[in-house]
Amino acid sequence: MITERSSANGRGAGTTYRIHIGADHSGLELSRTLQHELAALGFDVVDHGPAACDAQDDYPAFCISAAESVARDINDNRHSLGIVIGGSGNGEQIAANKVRGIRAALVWNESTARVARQHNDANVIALGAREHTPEECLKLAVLFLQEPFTQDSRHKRRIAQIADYETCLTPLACETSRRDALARMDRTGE
Ligand SMILES: O=C[C@H](O)[C@H](O)[C@H](O)COP(=O)(O)O
Repeated sequence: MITERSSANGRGAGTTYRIHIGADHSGLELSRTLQHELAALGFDVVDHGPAACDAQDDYPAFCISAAESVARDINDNRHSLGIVIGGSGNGEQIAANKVRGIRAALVWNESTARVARQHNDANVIALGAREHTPEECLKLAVLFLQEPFTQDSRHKRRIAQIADYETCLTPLACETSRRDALARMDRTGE
């Protein structure tokens, strides 16, 4: 079973990760494969659709549903991450990033899978089912899910600036936040 302890993410121990997965028609087969494999690895997998393949379906609702559930879980202090899947992963990432509190990263190789957690503390990844084999995608997903955030202050500072902008929606607020963060670091030596 993959737990917080075994995933070594430093945010506690003994809690099974919940993984919310959403896709569209082009990602559905991969979504089903990942759901099966990740459940076998011990993750608590929640499917956000689609339920069946419809070549005319649209990715936003499925991806936003998955991302909203990740955000809700995180607000409830539940350990939760998300995977959104489409042909390229691009639109899916864009849709997920519209949800407040979500940091969705497009993952396309092993390095971007790891760094999405290390530097960005990403809570959702987007995968392009038309860009990789299912085996590659499983590897990328597991790398992401098991990688810890470094907790480095420079990364926390940048993530906080994004969160501030998300809350205030003004570049000025973002700049103010940056200055405040730098001043705070000067004071505390962080
Ligand atoms: O960014 C969007 C995704 O890659 C979609 O999965 C893709 O656009 C779907 O393409 P189509 O409707 O041609 O199957």
